[in-house]
Order: sequence, then structure tokens, then C-alpha cells
Amino acid sequence: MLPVIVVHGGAGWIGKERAEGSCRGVQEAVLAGYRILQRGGSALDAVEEAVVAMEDNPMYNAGCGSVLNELGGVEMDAIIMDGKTLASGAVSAVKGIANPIKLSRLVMEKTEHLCLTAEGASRFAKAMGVPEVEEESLKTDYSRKRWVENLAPGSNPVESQMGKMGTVGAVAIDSQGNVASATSTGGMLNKMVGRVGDTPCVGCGAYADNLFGAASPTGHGEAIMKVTLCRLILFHMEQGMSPEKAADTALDYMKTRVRGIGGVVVVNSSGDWAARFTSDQMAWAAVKNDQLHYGLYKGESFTLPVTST
Ligand SMILES: NC(=O)C[C@H](N)C(=O)O
Repeated sequence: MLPVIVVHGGAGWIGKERAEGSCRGVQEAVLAGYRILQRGGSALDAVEEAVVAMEDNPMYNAGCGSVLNELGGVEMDAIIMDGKTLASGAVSAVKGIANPIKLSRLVMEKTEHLCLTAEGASRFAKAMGVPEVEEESLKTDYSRKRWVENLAPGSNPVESQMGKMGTVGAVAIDSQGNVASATSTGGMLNKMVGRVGDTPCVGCGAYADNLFGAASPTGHGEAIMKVTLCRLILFHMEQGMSPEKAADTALDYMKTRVRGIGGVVVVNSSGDWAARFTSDQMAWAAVKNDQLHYGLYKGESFTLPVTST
């Protein structure tokens, strides 16, 4: 099986000043994941590595760069799923760690549970020796500015975020034919304290099943949860649709049924892939057969050989 990895850096509207950085970040992330696949590594390791690269990049709404909640704090959600066993691990409303996706992997591998939240997630992180980081180190000038703007009377944080979402995610298939999915986010701008979005919920924020493929989404979490977006995409693929058709059909349903805008990256069990969105833009990148593909605007797709990047 030819390994494939596809990543996204969030659906929305990305201003000119952030477009280049956003595109560069997804390319770096996809290559970090691809290097693992090239060495014969697992899809699970590859999606984790790609998501860590984007959590560490302040350009995105995940890890450092996460949007702030109503009190100006950082509460993050993340999930990882293994298509071989259907095992998954997630954390929600977790604070004070740099890489929620790594903690999700530990939840999957070291506990009997699928998701740990808030205090419990922090206790578990401590027990696993995950270093605590200052909450301030996860904030950026940009996240502080947007938080303040959305405190103003009459502001509409959901509307404002529909513009600039920035959740990160990755899907991959490795040389053994195993698929995996991973997603990480700071959630929605000025969200209520304790709000849990789509990201840590299986079938919403990720799904992976070796029989059909894997998906990772971005968009308004409440809308994604209403339609269980990732599971819906896998259902469409099970019914015979290509990743592109399955993604478009599910995103269109989310748009018409619950007026939700978003995007997804998808891979199927044959290694066909898609990066699709109903927002104006979504930074995405994919590698297959040593070719790097990437784009930002609708219909855009550039290709470069991996060796020259
Ligand atoms: N930026 C996003 O994609 C937001 C994320 N899906 C959430 O609702 O938490």
C-alpha cells in the first residue's frame, strides 16, 4: 500500500497576512507525518506527528494559538483514532499542556476510557509526566485581540469565528493499510467555560476504520455534532462513494440541514484522498507517491515533488 497523509489547518476565511504562514504550516506538518510513513511507520504515529507540528505553530487554533474562552482562558479539545481496532482517545477542556493530541494518545493507550475532561485530564497528564505549561504561553497577541473584540456588546463570536477557524487535523493510511485520524482545537472563540465541542467526540471530531477510511473535520462544532460529520462521511464511503463525493455530500447536508459551514480531510482504504470545504478557504496539504499537494482557496491545488520541498 502506498502511504498517504492529508492535513488541514482549519476551514474559514484566512486574511492575506496569515495566508502564507497558514499554507507553509500545513506543508511542514504533512511532511513531518509523511517522513514517518516513508520509514514504514504507522498511520497513528504520522497523524500524531503532523498534529503536534500544527499545535506547536501559533498560526492555528490548537495548542499555542488556541482561541480564548469567555473568561480569556485556554481550554483545548483533541482526539486520535486507530482504524485498525477502532480504539480512540480524547481530552476535552484541558488546560496547561502544549500538546493535547499526545495526551489523547495516552488516554487511548493507558486508560480504559475514551475521553477525559478538564480537571481529570490534567490529573492524568500529571500522572503520565506530561509537562505543565503556563497558560499564558499558549496565548498569542492575535488570540488576545480577538477575545477582546468579541467581548464588545453586540459582537457575534460564532459569526466572527466562522471567518477564521483554524482547528487542525490529519488522516493517513500507512504501508500496512492501517488508517488513523487526529484532530486538535482550542474550540470556538469566546466559548462558555466547560464547553465541549465536536473534536473529542468519536464520529464527530474524527473517525477511522480500516474497512472504509478516515476523516478529520473543522467547522462549527455544534453543527458537526448534529450530523456526526466524520461517521457520516465513512457511511457514504461504505455505500460506495469516493472520498471527494462522500465529503461533499456530507458537508452539503450539514450546510443545508443545520446551516453549518466546515471542511474535512478524508482518505479511504484504497488510499484515495480528498480535502473539501464549504467555507471560503481551508489550508490543506497532502502527500502521496512522493508528491506534495496543497491549496488554500476553493478549487486550488498545487503540486511539488517531495524531495524539492
Ligand atoms: N475551529 C473549529 O473547527 C472549531 C471546532 N470544530 C470546535 O467547534 O470546537
